[in-house]
Amino acid sequence: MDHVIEARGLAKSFAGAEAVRGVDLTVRAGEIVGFLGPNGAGKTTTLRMLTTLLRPTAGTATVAGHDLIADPAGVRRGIGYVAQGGSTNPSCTALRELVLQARLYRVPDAPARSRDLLAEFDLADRPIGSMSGGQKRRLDIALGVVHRPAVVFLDEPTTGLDPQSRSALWDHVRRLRERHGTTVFLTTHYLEEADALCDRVLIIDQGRVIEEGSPRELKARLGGDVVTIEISGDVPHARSALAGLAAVREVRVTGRTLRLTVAPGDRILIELTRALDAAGVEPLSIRHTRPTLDDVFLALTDRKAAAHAA
Ligand SMILES: Nc1ncnc2c1ncn2[C@@H]1O[C@H](COP(=O)(O)OP(=O)(O)OP(=O)(O)O)[C@@H](O)[C@H]1O
Repeated sequence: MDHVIEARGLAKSFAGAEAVRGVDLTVRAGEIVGFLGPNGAGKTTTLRMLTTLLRPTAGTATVAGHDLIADPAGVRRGIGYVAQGGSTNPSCTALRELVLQARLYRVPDAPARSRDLLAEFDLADRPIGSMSGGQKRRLDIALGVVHRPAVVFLDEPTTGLDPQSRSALWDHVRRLRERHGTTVFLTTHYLEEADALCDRVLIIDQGRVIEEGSPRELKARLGGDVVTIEISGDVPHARSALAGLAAVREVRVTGRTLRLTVAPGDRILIELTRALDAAGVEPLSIRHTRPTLDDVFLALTDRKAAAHAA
C-alpha cells in the first residue's frame, strides 16, 4: 500500500456552519505528516473524520486500505488514535492498562506485547496517577499502537509538556517509524514541533488546506534566506556587485546596511564574500538568517486575512 491516507473533498458542517470545507490530502506509507492551523481551523474535526469518530457531510477517504464510509470497522482495525489529553485511568497501572487494551484488540499474547511496549516507551509499571506528564503521553501513544496499526493519529501530542519531555516524545515518534514503518499523522500548534518531526506539513485555515510541503520547502517558498551585510565603503557599488549574482533575488538598502533575499544554500556566504572582495568592498559584518516555520505560518495566515478584508 503506497498511500495510507487518501481523502478527497472531506467536509463537515455543524448546524449549517462549515467547520471543514473540502479537504484533499494524501499521506504515503511511513511519512510523518503534521497538520497545522490556528485555533478553530478544523484540525480536530478532520482528524475525527479520518478516524471514523465523525461522519463527513461530504467527501470520500481511504484510510489504512479501507473505505471510511463503507468500512469504518476496517479503518478502525488499521489505525491508532491518540486523543488530546488521553483517556487513561489514574488508579490503574501502566501494564494493566496496556494488557486491557491489547485484549480489546485481540492481540495474541497480550502480556508479552504489553511488556515490550513498556520497554519500547521507557516506562515503568507504575500507577498512571503517579506518572509525569511526559510519561503519561508516552503511555497514551503505546496504547494507541498496541495492535500495530499502519497509521497512528496523534491529536496535539505534546501540548502542555516541557521542552525536554517534548523532545523525548519526538524521539519515540521517530522510532515508531524507524522500527515499525508506522505512518504518523499529527496535529500541532507548535511550529517548532512540525519543523523537528515532520517530513511534510499541511497548513489548514478556516476549514481549507492553504499550503503544503516539507518544512524546508515551505520556508524556501517564503522567498528564501536573508543575508544582512553592513559595509563601510561605497554602498551603491556594493549593491551593484551583489545584485547581479544568480542567487540574489532582492537587495534592499537602509543606510549602510544591505538586506539581501537569497536562494537557500550552504555556499551563499562564500559567494557573497568573494563578490564583495572582487569589487574591493570590505564588509563590517555579515549575518545569515533562515526563515522559521513561524514566519511561513504568519505570512500565510496574514495573507489570508488580508484577502478576506479586501
Ligand atoms: N461538535 C461541534 N459542534 C459545533 N461546532 C463545532 C463542533 N466541533 C467543532 N466545531 C467548530 O468547528 C470549527 C473547527 O473546530 P476544530 O476543533 O476542528 O478546530 P481545531 O483546528 O482543531 O482547533 P483547536 O486548535 O482550537 O483545537 C470551529 O469553529 C469549532 O467551533
